[in-house]
Amino acid sequence: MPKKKSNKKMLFVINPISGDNDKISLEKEIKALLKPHSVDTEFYYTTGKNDRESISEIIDEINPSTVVAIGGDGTCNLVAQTALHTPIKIGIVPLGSANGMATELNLPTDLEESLKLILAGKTRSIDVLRINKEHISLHLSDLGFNGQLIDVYEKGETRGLLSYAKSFIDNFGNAAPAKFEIVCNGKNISKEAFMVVLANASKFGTGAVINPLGKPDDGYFEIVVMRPQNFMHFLEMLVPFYTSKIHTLDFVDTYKCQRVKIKNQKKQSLQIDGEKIGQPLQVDVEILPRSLEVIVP
Ligand SMILES: Nc1ncnc2c1ncn2[C@@H]1O[C@H](COP(=O)(O)OP(=O)(O)OP(=O)(O)O)[C@@H](O)[C@H]1O
Repeated sequence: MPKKKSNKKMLFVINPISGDNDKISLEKEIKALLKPHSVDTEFYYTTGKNDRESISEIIDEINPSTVVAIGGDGTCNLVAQTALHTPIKIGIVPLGSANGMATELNLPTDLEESLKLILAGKTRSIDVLRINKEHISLHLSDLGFNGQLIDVYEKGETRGLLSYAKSFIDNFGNAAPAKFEIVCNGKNISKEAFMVVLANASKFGTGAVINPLGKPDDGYFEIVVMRPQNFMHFLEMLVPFYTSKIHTLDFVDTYKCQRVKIKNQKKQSLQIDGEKIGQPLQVDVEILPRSLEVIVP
């Protein structure tokens, strides 16, 4: 029989390898900062294998009111899988490489500030994307060039934004557009594109706004079809990325949807919230409106 839920029982899920930062003393620091608040704490360190099952087992056993993801977007996604459609509050301490979801939600990066916010416990119910029935996406996922980059980045020996930027420069020359057949809101769209973004959110962790129309709690997501055709187009994107105008460019198409089917004629790399998934020939996406409670400022 599950134990009664306590308001102050928190499970901290720590990814020891995320970002480029040392987390050795983190557990001690968290315990010290939370001591005056009499919070019951439990810690789980991810291994990269069967973490979802292990976290779900701990949740069943201790019934926490809050589960805190300490890591990057992959760790947030992992924790979200265990709390979808439940009243469990998700806290985020952004200690990943890009921290896209934390940037989207304006979360602090400092541990003490993060814990203050988590103790305050104010939540926002956000939408989540269900992809091919087996994955979820909270932030930004895509098919095409970025997925290829993440492939290369994950095979590298270092993490962090600098390593990602290096993968971009090394692979940019090999980027080629592919044909995508998209069915969005019952409409058929056929495009040659460099990448197709499935966007629940608006911006990458770097602050570059890929989807100015995006709000993670509006009951919709956007498909952003990027069709730059030459090097000048890439240069033309730089300023609009940082002035929230990317959707106004002729070679960027944005569609607001609740359900989408994408078929690629050639295999394209799919990445979900920064994690490489594979090269599916078809991607089905649907929105799960307001299915996750995330702690926000
Ligand atoms: N102990 C571990 N050893 C190796 N890999 C791990 C371990 N724990 C988690 N992982 C892997 O870490 C990845 C998730 O990392 P996460 O996204 O949180 O950080 P990041 O990639 O540095 O940040 P961001 O996604 O914000 O760029 C997953 O692929 C997961 O399998």
